[in-house]
Amino acid sequence: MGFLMDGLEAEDYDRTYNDRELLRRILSYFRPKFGAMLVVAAMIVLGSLGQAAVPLVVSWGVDAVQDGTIGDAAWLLSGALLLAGALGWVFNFFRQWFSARVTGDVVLHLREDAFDAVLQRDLSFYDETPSGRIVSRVTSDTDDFATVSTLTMDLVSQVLMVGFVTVLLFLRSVELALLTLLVVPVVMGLALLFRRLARATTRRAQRSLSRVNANLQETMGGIAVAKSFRQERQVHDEFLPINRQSYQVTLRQGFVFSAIFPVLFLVAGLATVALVQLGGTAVLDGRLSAGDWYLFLQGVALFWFPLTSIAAFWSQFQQGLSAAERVFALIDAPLRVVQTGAEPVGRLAGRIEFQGVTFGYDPASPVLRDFDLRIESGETVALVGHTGAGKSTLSKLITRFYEFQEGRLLVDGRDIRGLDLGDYRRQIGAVPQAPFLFSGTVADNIRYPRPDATDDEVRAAAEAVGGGDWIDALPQGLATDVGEHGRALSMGQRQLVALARLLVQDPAIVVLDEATASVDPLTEAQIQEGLDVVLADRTSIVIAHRLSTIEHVDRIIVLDHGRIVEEGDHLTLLARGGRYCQVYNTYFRHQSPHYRAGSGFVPLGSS
Ligand SMILES: Nc1ncnc2c1ncn2[C@@H]1O[C@H](COP(=O)(O)OP(=O)(O)OP(=O)(O)O)[C@@H](O)[C@H]1O
Repeated sequence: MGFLMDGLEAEDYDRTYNDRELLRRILSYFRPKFGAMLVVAAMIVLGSLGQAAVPLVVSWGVDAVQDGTIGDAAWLLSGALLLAGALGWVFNFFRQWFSARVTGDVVLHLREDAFDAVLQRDLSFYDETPSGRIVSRVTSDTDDFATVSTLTMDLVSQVLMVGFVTVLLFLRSVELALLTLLVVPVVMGLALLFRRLARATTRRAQRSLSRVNANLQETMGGIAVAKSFRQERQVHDEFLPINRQSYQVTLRQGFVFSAIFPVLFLVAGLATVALVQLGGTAVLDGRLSAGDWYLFLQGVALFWFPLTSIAAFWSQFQQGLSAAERVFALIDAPLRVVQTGAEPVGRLAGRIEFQGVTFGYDPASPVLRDFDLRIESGETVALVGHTGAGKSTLSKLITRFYEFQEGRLLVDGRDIRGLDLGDYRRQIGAVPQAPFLFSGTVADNIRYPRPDATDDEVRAAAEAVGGGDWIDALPQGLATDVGEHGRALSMGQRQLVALARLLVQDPAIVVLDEATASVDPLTEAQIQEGLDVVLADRTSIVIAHRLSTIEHVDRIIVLDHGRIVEEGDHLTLLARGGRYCQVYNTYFRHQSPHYRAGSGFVPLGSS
């Protein structure tokens, strides 16, 4: 059991809706389709009448044969049968057609809402939730929800049909009709019992599938790394238990679902036996006509099929409901980054102040405690420090990707929480270590922040970075296709595209995580020139990994365990021989053109 449940816990943002709330929510998606649903309802009523009419007409025929009055009526009855069957088919066709439209439209909107919700999430959400699980909610869960709507329409049609057949049976023999109905509570009781079980196993099956998706997604994302370290075996071994778990959970779900039908058919079979016995005796006694008896036996079949499928329907209905619940939980997941206002931002000067900021990814263990820092407008600041010191954390707070717990973060003297977030983010240019390029051409990617930028503006931005020589090295210049995630370009070229993209955006503040991957000296020089252009006249916070950067910035801030332990310019800090020197010796010294192994250590404690 332990293995079966591993990793199938709910996500943090999952919640349980009560049935009423869930229904209200689902109906809100169906309300705009009211007209089409009326057509479906009318078709359901007419179709069910048509279906119920067939055994009725046959029973008249049987009675007429028994009385010997069939004669010319045979043609009439055959015609009526044909008509009932044909009309039943036509009504059913329109019902299916319209209900497919309704379901399609509802799923379309639900999926759009889920996708919009995904786009709204804070970055913390993506850090915490494997992307495969999110994909699974937007795709397979919305599909499962679609089955609920199709099933609901089937259910309504079947309930109506049961209603018509019940009335018919009562009209023919109250005694036999009551006998038939006696079994209804037994079937319904079983169905309700089953409902609880089905919902739990279904939820587990959905979670296990999204676990498989998440694993696949991660494997695909990191396949190059896995291959280069020859870790295919390990990747395979990781996938096996997850896939097996999904198999086991689905098997268990299948077992639960398949258990219900034999039980229900057994109950139905017993009822039929009783009807054959009692009805047959009644016909022999002359209390019931042969036609009525036929109608009863047909009626039971017509009656039982919907009843058993209504019972089985609960399982799928539950599956759809828990899928809907999962999608709504995604849509309703509260944002962590919450603005207290939406003041228009305009062009920022770019002065940034952290005042007593406390922040922890887990609030119980803060990464920054009572943190103060002031960065002047137009200043270029390099953040350095050992891994885990808090450099990226600072940049995530400035970009407002994460919510801090205490203190204030001011931009141009204004509380960052009171600003219009969209406006603010337009003023921030964030460049990650490995710039992400979207499929399309180089020009498309440079134009990304401002789709209305003209070709000339795009070219000017590209040429401003590193003198533009890099464009000539691309096979089709700016029209070169970058491939998926920019794989057709070298790392250095991707960085140059990212810098040109930043120029098109023209932000007031740049937050740049320098690439650690080394590039050839020519590209390195082009990137350096590009940086000079891009960072000029903007406030820049650079998570520095290159010697040429730290040598030229206005101020270096040395971080350790979320605290500033030293600050100043490169030469002053080197001369001081303190914490900066440790960091320099570890990360930057070897980048010096004069570096030789074992040489060039800056002595510590010389101040
Ligand atoms: N998404 C996250 N969830 C939980 N903890 C995190 C998360 N990101 C970072 N941390 C933790 O916060 C601390 C600071 O991390 P941060 O990424 O800011 O360091 P850094 O100085 O940028 O390191 P590096 O140079 O390795 O990127 C570390 O202890 C890290 O483990």
